[in-house]
Amino acid sequence: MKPFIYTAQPSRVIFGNGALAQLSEEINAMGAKKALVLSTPEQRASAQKIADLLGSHAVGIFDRAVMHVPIETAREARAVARQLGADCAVAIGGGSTIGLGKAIAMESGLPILAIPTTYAGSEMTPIFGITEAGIKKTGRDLRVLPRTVIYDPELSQSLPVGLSVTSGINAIAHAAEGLYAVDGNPIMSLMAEEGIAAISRALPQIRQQSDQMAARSDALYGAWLCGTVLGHVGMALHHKLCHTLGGSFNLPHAETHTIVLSHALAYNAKAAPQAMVRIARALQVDSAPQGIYELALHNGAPVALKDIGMREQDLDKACDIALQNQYPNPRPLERSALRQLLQNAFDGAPPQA
Ligand SMILES: NC(=O)c1ccc[n+]([C@@H]2O[C@H](COP(=O)([O-])OP(=O)(O)OC[C@H]3O[C@@H](n4cnc5c(N)ncnc54)[C@H](O)[C@@H]3O)[C@@H](O)[C@H]2O)c1
Ligand SMILES: O=C(O)CCC(=O)CC(=O)O
Repeated sequence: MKPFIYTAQPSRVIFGNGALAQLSEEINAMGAKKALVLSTPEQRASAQKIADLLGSHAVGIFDRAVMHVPIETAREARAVARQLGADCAVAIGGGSTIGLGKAIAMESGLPILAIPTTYAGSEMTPIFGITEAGIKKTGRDLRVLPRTVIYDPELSQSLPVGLSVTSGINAIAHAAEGLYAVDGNPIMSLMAEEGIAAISRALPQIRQQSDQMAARSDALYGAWLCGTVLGHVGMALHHKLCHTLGGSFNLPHAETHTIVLSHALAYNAKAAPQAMVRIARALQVDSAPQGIYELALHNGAPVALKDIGMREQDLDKACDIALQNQYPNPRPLERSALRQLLQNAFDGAPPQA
């Protein structure tokens, strides 16, 4: 076995159907008494439910979370937290809402209790992202790692099927890149393989019947594992491409991950053969890149960047940006191969090694 370093990150996870009932107990355990509840506008009703559960321990609701945490929204939410004297943030929703909680925590150190309702995985990471003047900056800071996470599969039943599939593949992407991470370790690899297996078996069942609790539970369990991998080890080419396409071309987050992943894996396949074996084993297929492509295709997810708002004339620029400030990657980045990768992803072609 190769030498490795593993640093565990402190977060408390409560998992199970009906786990939300433990919310007040968990807020008490954090020593908090004045929670600011965060959500997107679309999930205002869920935020209200959280505030009702907390009773006098909720001091307000901020329901303006949006994707990629614009600095203006972060400033507004920070000001509301200060004015209300909040001593913790409760974020109910996906990566956008949890990201807003992180923006508050970064400045104030307020602890976050996260209640994830998608599979994006932000709740398990010390990664923050803030967008200022059209540029998204990300970084790692343990102050933003949610102190407590309540995973209640019942809350993900309302996640539309399309977003469930793309969000699930977004989670798989964390695990897949974790398997060839430059700072990977055997514990994260175990979690990565188990996470990919749990999500890939859940997605077809969710597509068939979106409120199937066993599948929702499997998917959320997989999201926890994959998010943990994202939080502990560095990501590579796939995440760099998605950050480029999302940050500079405003493409939707989960869909972009879904389309790019098979191509990024094909690019890295020869340089990371052990990772490919483990991804394929988890997916129960022969080829990891093809298996991811088919997981998306057979579950109704988009497979072409041209179908989610990318313009063909921007592919050269995307390639240039992706070559700047490179993330460590098993295979060195070669411009012509990367440009071809982007073309294949744009066209929706099957992945090519
Ligand atoms: N920092 C990190 O570690 C990290 C990790 C992953 C993603 N992210 C960030 O998170 C954002 C994307 O997060 P996301 O993909 O979870 O999407 P999201 O949080 O933007 O949610 C997408 C939409 O789905 C709605 N929604 C969420 N859960 C729902 C449910 N159960 N039922 C009905 N509607 C629901 C939301 O209100 C929103 O309208 C991006 O900005 C991405 O960069 C950060
Ligand atoms: O955009 C961020 O906040 C970082 C997200 C990240 O690295 C995971 C992802 O792209 O899904």
